[in-house]
Amino acid sequence: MSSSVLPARLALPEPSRAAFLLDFDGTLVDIAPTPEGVVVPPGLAEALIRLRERCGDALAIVSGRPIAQIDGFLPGVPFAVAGEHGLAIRHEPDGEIERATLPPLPQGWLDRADALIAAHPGARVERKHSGFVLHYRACPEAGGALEAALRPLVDEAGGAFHLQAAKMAWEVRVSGIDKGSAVRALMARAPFTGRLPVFVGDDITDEDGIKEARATGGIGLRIPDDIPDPEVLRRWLHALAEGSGWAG
Ligand SMILES: O=P(O)(O)OC[C@H]1O[C@H](O[C@H]2O[C@H](CO)[C@@H](O)[C@H](O)[C@H]2O)[C@H](O)[C@@H](O)[C@@H]1O
Repeated sequence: MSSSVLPARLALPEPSRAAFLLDFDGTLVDIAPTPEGVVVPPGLAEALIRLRERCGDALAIVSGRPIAQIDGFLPGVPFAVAGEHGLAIRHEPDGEIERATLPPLPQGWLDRADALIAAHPGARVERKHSGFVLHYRACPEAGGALEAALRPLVDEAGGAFHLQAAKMAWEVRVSGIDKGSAVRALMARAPFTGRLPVFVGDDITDEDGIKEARATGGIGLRIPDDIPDPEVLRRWLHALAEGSGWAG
């Protein structure tokens, strides 16, 4: 698929009506061997800033990562950021980070996570405010065993937490808040409100954001179903930032 096919098929709202809500890993940037090994390609930040300007600031990143990490990779780029799948939201640059009230992680779960990665060399734990991720990209054969160990743990917690399949990772997450609720929260405030969301993601966690965007008359796109890969998405975003590829 060429980069020109993608926008031609879409009834993209004009810039004054569009709000871009973009996932980070596997969407804006290519997947890397480790979470900190991600490379932001040259020119991406500048293109996103130009796109944000063209859309009256209505550009947000909606990520599973903590907001601080998005700030590290894309400093000063998005107007708003939702982190940790919507558990933390900053609605404007330099604004306060709003955090949902979260249940404490049950005692012993982090020790269990440490024991699991010790038992599976190459696996690693990524701690988040409200849960953790077990990454097994360096030991793919451990994926099944990690799931088998984690699932009973979250099942015993009575629904407060759930196990999320991610890319070569299992994430223990708080239930009830997701990228769909993040899209709703972002779209309820200026400069997003009154616009149509254009959400782009690549992973299972992005399905909530995609559904929410579509349900509210916007556009939800998933890599690779709708866009082959992050490189094609970046080319499209560059074109939109420069003013080409818009409908009409
Ligand atoms: O919602 P996203 O912005 O797409 O973040 C999803 C998760 O991304 C990171 O993990 C994934 O990307 C890593 C870097 O490419 C990769 O090494 C790992 O295997 C992937 O699972 C991040 O570490 C997680 O916290 C995010 O939830």
